[in-house]
Amino acid sequence: MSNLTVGLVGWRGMVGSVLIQRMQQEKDFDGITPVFFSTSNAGGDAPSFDGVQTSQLKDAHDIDALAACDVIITCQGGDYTSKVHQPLRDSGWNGYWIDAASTLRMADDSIIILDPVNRNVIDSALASGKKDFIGGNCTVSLMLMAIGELFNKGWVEWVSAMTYQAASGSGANNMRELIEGMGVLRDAVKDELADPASAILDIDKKIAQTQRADDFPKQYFGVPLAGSLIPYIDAQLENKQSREEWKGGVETNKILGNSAANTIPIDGMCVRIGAMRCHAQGLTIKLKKDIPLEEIEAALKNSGNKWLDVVEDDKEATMNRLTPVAVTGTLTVALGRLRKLNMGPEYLGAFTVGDQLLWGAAEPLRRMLNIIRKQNA
Ligand SMILES: NC(=O)C1=CN([C@@H]2O[C@H](COP(=O)(O)OP(=O)(O)OC[C@H]3O[C@@H](n4cnc5c(N)ncnc54)[C@H](OP(=O)(O)O)[C@@H]3O)[C@@H](O)[C@H]2O)C=CC1
Ligand SMILES: N[C@@H](CC(=O)OP(=O)(O)O)C(=O)O
Repeated sequence: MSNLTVGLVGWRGMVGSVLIQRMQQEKDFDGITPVFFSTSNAGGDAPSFDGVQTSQLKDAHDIDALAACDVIITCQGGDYTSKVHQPLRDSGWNGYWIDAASTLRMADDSIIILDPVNRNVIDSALASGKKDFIGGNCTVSLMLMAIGELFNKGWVEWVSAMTYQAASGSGANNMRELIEGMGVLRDAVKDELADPASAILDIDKKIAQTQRADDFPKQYFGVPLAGSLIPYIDAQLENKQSREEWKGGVETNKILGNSAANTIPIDGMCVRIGAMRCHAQGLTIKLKKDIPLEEIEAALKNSGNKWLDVVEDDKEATMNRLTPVAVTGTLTVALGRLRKLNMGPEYLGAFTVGDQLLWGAAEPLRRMLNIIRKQNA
């Protein structure tokens, strides 16, 4: 098998569009035969660009059409996966399923993919005939792209992650709502802002009134995000963790291939903030022993992770390189504020920022396709 037929589902959504952009940039379409699917416009025109011929969109619910693909990459979301994956497998299809949605992540037969961190887990899964490869939760993938080497060294006893998650994690409409809200706030006090003599407490009062007004944009987030934050992401679980917080523990351990006996406790609070597409995380890392900071920094810098920017713990460097504005739209994962905390020499503080649509969603998928391609070459 040299020229794989690759079905693309969800390619026009937000994650899918980033995926297609990255595939074009990296010339991933050379040497594959792409087949574009749609849940809403079967028969319409599929996208065409350099090296990809015009074609018609196929129906993303047509099991026979899907089964004609060697590989399917879907960014269509969990509902689609729930509807289609099992019937497709039941039809006898034995191709590779690469998925951005969380639905299958914790299934026994699936592997969570983040190859710069768990290439060994992926390779042994391929060798044992596994076929379902699922992208991890964005927060988890970005945390591991930052501090994966500390886990690989076996230095980590537990991690607490306090997150600052961008609007994009909730979807395109939520990003629009955030910007809309920012505009509404600005417009509400534009006269006062233009007058340097106006009282800041009057501006503040008007802003709070505007945020609390019934017509403030909050259709998608449920409550105002602009000028505020939301300390809850995803569903509430019975143990009072949010589902996003639960994923931090279970997915990290699965990605690392840790057995139940070697599970590393990971927990924290996941918080939505008004950033566009970069998730940030403040980490407290309990080390198994006192490892000198210089040794930790050297290990991170020499880990072979070419996307990791280890930012020196210096105010200017931090402000210039360790923010969503600095990182957004790039594959760089910035890691800084590395210092031993006052709790003791085994307690390491760190702060990390990464683009949740790139390493957090699209990038592991296209890299998995290339791993499969090379294996089948
Ligand atoms: N957002 C994120 O940060 C992350 C998302 N994921 C996963 O990826 C899935 C997809 O997320 P996301 O890309 O945000 O979802 P989108 O809502 O942007 O896209 C999903 C699908 O919606 C349909 N759609 C309907 N209207 C439009 C429109 N106006 N523009 C584009 N597409 C439209 C498209 O299907 P069609 O062309 O068939 O009509 C598209 O493939 C999520 O459900 C999640 O499982 C994973 C990690 C991170
Ligand atoms: N829940 C993430 C985005 C996401 O889609 O996560 P998952 O792929 O685990 O459902 C966020 O809101 O930032």
